[in-house]
This record gives sequence, C-alpha cells and structure tokens, in this order.
Amino acid sequence: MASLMVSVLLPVDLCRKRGSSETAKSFFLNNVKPLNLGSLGKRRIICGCISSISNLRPADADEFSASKFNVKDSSKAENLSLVREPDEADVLIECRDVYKSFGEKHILSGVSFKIRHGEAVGIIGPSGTGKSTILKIMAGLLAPDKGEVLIRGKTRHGLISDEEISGLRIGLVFQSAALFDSLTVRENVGFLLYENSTMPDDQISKLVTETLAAVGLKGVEDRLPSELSGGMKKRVALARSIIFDTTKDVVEPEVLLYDEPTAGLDPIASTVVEDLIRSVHMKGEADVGKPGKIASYVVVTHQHSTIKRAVDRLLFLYEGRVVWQGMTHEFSSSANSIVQQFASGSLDGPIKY
Ligand SMILES: Nc1ncnc2c1ncn2[C@@H]1O[C@H](COP(=O)(O)OP(=O)(O)OP(=O)(O)O)[C@@H](O)[C@H]1O
Repeated sequence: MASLMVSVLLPVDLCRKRGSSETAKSFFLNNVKPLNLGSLGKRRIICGCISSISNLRPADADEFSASKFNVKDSSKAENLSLVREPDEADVLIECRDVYKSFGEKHILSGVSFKIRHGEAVGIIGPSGTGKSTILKIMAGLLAPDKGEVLIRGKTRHGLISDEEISGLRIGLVFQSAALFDSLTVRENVGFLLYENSTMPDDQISKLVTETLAAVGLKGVEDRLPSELSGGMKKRVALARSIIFDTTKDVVEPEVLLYDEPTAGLDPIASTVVEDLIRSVHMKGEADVGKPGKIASYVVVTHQHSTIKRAVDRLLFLYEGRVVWQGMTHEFSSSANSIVQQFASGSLDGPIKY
C-alpha cells in the first residue's frame, strides 16, 4: 500500500532554505498523515494559496451582462439534456446531497453535482453562497455535516487527512494570499519540489523559471513576496500550484480546484491565467498520464472573462443548492429568473442583497 501525503501551504514562515527547513518538515509531519491508498503511488493534495477576495460588486455583476455572453444558440437554453449523462465510470468527484452549516448559518442545503474526467467546470453564484465552502469540501479540507462526497465512486469518510480515502490527487488554489513571506519567489514556487522531490536544485530552479514565465512573470525569482504587487503574488501562487515534478511518471495533481484565480488581476493578466488554466488541462487521450496535464478542473469565479475563456460547464449555487446547471453558452439565455437576474446584474429579482 502506498501513501498519500497532504501538503497544505500556510501563510506562515516555516523555513528558509532546503536542508534547513526542520520547522517546515516537523510542521508537515505533525499535521500530515501518510495514508494507504493501494497501488496509487505517493499522493498529495497541493494547496496553493492566492490572494484577494472579490465580493460580488455591481461592477462584477455587470460582467455577467447577458449581452457580453457569446450565445451561439439561445434556443438550446435550459435544454439540460445537453449536459451529458454518460456512464458513471468517468465521474471523478460527486457531491451528493451535501449539507454544511457554520453555527446557526446554514450554507449548503443539499448540494448535488458530478465532476467528470475531462471537464472544465465553473461554480458561480452570489457572494457568500458557499462556493469556496463546497471547494473545500471537495478537496477534503472540510467535512460535510450531511450527505456524501464520492471520489471515483467511493464515499470519502471524513477529511483528506483521515485514512482510507479512495485515491484522487486534488490540488486547491486558495483565493487568499498565502506565500511564505521570508522565502523568495523561487523558494515559494519550488517549495514542494525542494522538500519532497529528488530533483537537483539547479533543475528545480530552471523549472521554477519556466513556470513563472508561463504565468507571465520574468526575473522575479529572487524577490520576496513583499516586493510584489497583489496580482504578481497571485500568479506566483498559481505557478506554485501547477509546477510538476518532471522526474515522476504520474500526473500530480489530477484535479485542480481554483478559488477565484483571476480576482483582482488586470484584464491581460487574467487572460494569461485563464489560458494557463486551459493549457494544463489535458485535451484528450494523448495527454493521459503526461506530466503537467490535469484531468479536470473546477473554477469558482465572478469574472465574466474567466467563465468565457476557461470554463465549459457551469453550476449556479444559490441559497445552498445548485439551482441551475448547463453549458457556458446557455447561461445568458436561461429562463431561470435567478440566473437572469445574476446575468443582467439587476437589482430586481429573487436575489436580495
Ligand atoms: N470557517 C467558517 N466559519 C464560519 N463561517 C464561515 C466559515 N467559512 C465560511 N463561512 C461563511 O459561510 C458563508 C459562505 O462562505 P463562502 O466563502 O463559501 O462563500 P462564497 O460563495 O465563496 O463567497 P464569495 O463569492 O464572497 O467568495 C459566508 O457567510 C461565510 O462567512
């Protein structure tokens, strides 16, 4: 039986350099349990943490203006049969009737959906409706109060840090800033490789430079996070979540969950990130098993451009439930009054602020 390692990068200064990171190592050892997962190899949840919470502001609502959506065939709106229901073998993650409350606040009240192999799914909905919460539940960082999370058809009992979880390598890119303040950009991006891989330092350094270039950052390797803008920090964190150990023959992670990856970025930086999110997604059978290619991803976003460029299917979360789902191009022509109000940014309608 091989092990699963959950690595959560937290916004604290745990270490400085490879070989002198006893604090970091003991943190991980004390907080991370190796898990037995059959023949799945060494597994890890990678949580990259990126900055800036964006609440639904009028400007954001405007980004959902129906006129801005490229609706190819409005007659197909609401035709949910377009959301394919093939065999169940390709379902990687399923949330089945999930409930979650924080104290007296009921956040999720029966959320059900499936994420299939190969899908690019967006979760949208009003602010505070539980989008980040459901991502954390999918990642196994929060347990549902009621309902089930099935990973490749098997119920996950408890959290990812509990034993006996069926195998799926999931990476979560948080919306909040969480770079290690006293580590350079190079050390932040290469953190897991420096700590866990057998790659030589110069190879990791080269890979870090290439990965930073992929998110549109050059020549920042030796800077500290405090010397970066908010948008740059966000891209550094994104680079950290997509850097892969090139000596391994397994894809890691297989599924990426992005929490508002483009919030607070300028339009061009958003495009870079959106295209990057697409580029690490495997396109077909030829990509299966290739390092640097993930099977599926889920993006929580309020950004119209991200929905348009980086997402194929949408789940609309409202008042604790998925009230609409469909292909991205169907969204703006939906007859659902909640969706219509959200798409138009109108103050009139069932959604009250
Ligand atoms: N750990 C927690 N303890 C208490 N309340 C929480 C916790 N996590 C989330 N909440 C509350 O749950 C609700 C949903 O939060 P969540 O972050 O999931 O919403 P969201 O839809 O992602 O919002 P936004 O679009 O503004 O990012 C909010 O009211 C939030 O304050």
